[in-house]
Amino acid sequence: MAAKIIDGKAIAAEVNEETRRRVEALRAAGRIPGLAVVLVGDDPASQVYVNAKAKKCAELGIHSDKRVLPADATMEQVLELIGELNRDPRIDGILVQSPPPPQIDEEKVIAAIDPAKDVDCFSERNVGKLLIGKEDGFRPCTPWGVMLLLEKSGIDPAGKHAVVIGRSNIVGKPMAALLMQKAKGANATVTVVHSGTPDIARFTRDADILIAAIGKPEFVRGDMIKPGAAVIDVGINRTPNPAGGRDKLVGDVKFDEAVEVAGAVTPVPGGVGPMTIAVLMSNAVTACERRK
Ligand SMILES: NC(=O)C1=CN([C@@H]2O[C@H](COP(=O)(O)OP(=O)(O)OC[C@H]3O[C@@H](n4cnc5c(N)ncnc54)[C@H](OP(=O)(O)O)[C@@H]3O)[C@@H](O)[C@H]2O)C=CC1
Ligand SMILES: Nc1nc(=O)c2c([nH]1)NC[C@@H]1CN(c3ccc(C(=O)N[C@@H](CCC(=O)O)C(=O)O)cc3)C=[N+]21
Repeated sequence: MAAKIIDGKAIAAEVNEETRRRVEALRAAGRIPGLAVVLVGDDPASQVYVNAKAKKCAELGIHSDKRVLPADATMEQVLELIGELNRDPRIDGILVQSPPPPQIDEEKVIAAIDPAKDVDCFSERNVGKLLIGKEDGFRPCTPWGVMLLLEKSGIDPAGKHAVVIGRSNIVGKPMAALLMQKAKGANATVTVVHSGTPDIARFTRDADILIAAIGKPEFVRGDMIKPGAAVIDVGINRTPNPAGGRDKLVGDVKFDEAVEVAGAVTPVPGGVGPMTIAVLMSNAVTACERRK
């Protein structure tokens, strides 16, 4: 029995279509939503994401402003740029690609972003709102993208046991917060496991919904999955292509094995990745709508 493969690209296209309509309405009223993406350094993987975001902006009619600072940029330079973007009326959303080089204090940079422009939902204020369940902040891009994948695949977390592997501020923690929310489309019982958890499989085998966000290629094997479970693979790991050429992308889940056991599974690429960008675009438009 093979699992249903959740098509993240198709679901992201639906979300993007809705976003495109919202952009049209804003443009008809003389407003153009604008997103600034800040990249410090020249990490090739980060460049790929940043370019993908700029391309999607262009497709949807969002003004995009890509700002690249050298790998040896100082904190002063980064904060100066953030200040400029905070004041720029053409810019509704600001994203600083993570992780920055070591001399850059990411926490301080995030704190400098105007919370009304924090479309990543990384700032203390917006993370706080998320935890409280207030909806006037922003939706964390990757975790909200996962919630949409579940909803649009007909998987209701209510009353289910959801297990999140990983506790990062970007993915694991906000993911757990959303799944446990007392709200329609959520209301799961949530377990979070991480590098301090002995015998992770003991928990994952009981998961009706399993979210893998650890950054370890093919960490989740078939025997760690409950038969029929929904398995969402957030991981993006680049591995050298044995045939040469472009690096291969693999997730945190061993896909071939998961497909045999799970009820539904997301592929990498074409799963969570496109949803992250779709939610980011939607957040940028939301920021613009609020500023009207
Ligand atoms: N598809 C998408 O849109 C996105 C994909 N990603 C991908 O998702 C993955 C996770 O990203 P991110 O959360 O930022 O990564 P981080 O490295 O920030 O966090 C990884 C988490 O996994 C835990 N962990 C690491 N190794 C193990 C292990 N062997 N067993 C149990 N837990 C472990 C860590 O534990 P501890 O806290 O103890 O260190 C940490 O909590 C990466 O592959 C990343 O590229 C990320 C963002 C968006
Ligand atoms: N401030 C900040 N915000 C982020 O949202 C953020 C970040 N920093 N740093 C890095 C992670 C990672 N991330 C991805 C986005 C899209 C894909 C994506 O579209 N992936 C495609 C494949 C892309 C490819 O081929 O390389 C897919 O999975 O189908 C992946 C990963 C956002 N992140």
